[in-house]
Amino acid sequence: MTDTRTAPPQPPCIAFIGGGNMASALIGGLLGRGHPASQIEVVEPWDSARDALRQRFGIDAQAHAGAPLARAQLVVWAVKPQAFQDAAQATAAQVPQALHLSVAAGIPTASIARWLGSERIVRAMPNTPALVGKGITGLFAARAVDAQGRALVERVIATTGQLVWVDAEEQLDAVTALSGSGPAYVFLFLQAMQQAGQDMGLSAAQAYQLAVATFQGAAELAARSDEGPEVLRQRVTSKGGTTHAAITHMQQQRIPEHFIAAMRAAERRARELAQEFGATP
Ligand SMILES: NC(=O)c1ccc[n+]([C@@H]2O[C@H](COP(=O)([O-])OP(=O)(O)OC[C@H]3O[C@@H](n4cnc5c(N)ncnc54)[C@H](O)[C@@H]3O)[C@@H](O)[C@H]2O)c1
Ligand code: PRO
Repeated sequence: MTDTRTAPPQPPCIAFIGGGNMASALIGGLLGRGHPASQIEVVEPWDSARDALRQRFGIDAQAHAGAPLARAQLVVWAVKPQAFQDAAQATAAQVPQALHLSVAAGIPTASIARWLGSERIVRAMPNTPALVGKGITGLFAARAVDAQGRALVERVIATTGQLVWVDAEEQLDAVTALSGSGPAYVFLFLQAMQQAGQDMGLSAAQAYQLAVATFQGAAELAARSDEGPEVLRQRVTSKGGTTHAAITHMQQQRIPEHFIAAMRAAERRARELAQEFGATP
């Protein structure tokens, strides 16, 4: 009797160029969803970072781009913007057929296409809550990327949380300023709330627990509510009460306006990164 069973299709091989924070978040997400470690390649020049990948994920990263990359269907560029061009030039010849996914802030698809000699590029702007599966990523696909390519990228990114496609590449600078850098704004607020709590007589641990749970709870309430933040805020704000005192002070100090200006500075910096590290031939 002949065996008519066929082996299930092998998941695609995904190569990571750079094995730091963002690569680790994605690799952790992929492995957690059952993607086999044998279908992941990593290029990471630092010994200590390679050791960390081996210990954490059982993955043997390569120090240099080499022949094993040829089997990659997707190459994830997870290097700092300033390292991208050199990394691309060292790697391009090994991955002529692959789809490319860049998480580097600011570097435009036009520069990446020039460095790699391929137009099949998706840019992503993730954020660090990806490390705990609670990230959100903005995505932009160049015209040469087909539906199958988008679906592959979605499968990878969805392991780290939510995703949002944008239609215009410039919108990724706004995503960077909002959700890419956003966790840092939240951590700054957490520090300030913890400090205020301590100043008012709580222990550091108590104040931090109260602050973190308040962010978690308020964010969850906003996510589940049909009402917008203005209404949710009013519900907390009794007439003549404590919240009113705090919000009035913040408005008098023009904190919302300053906050918006700070985010515009992040957006400007994303554009500058494109000039500084993406403009070279
Ligand atoms: N950390 C964030 O919050 C965040 C959010 C969104 C996007 N990003 C983007 O993700 C990218 C990576 O950031 P990260 O926080 O993971 O940085 P990271 O420093 O943790 O990781 C980058 C890794 O790239 C390696 N590397 C350097 N040169 C290389 C080369 N030529 N070839 C291969 N690997 C090389 C480094 O050794 C390092 O381990 C950046 O471009 C950043 O803009 C970061
Ligand atoms: N971290 C990167 C930066 O600060 C990009 C968004 C978050 O440039």
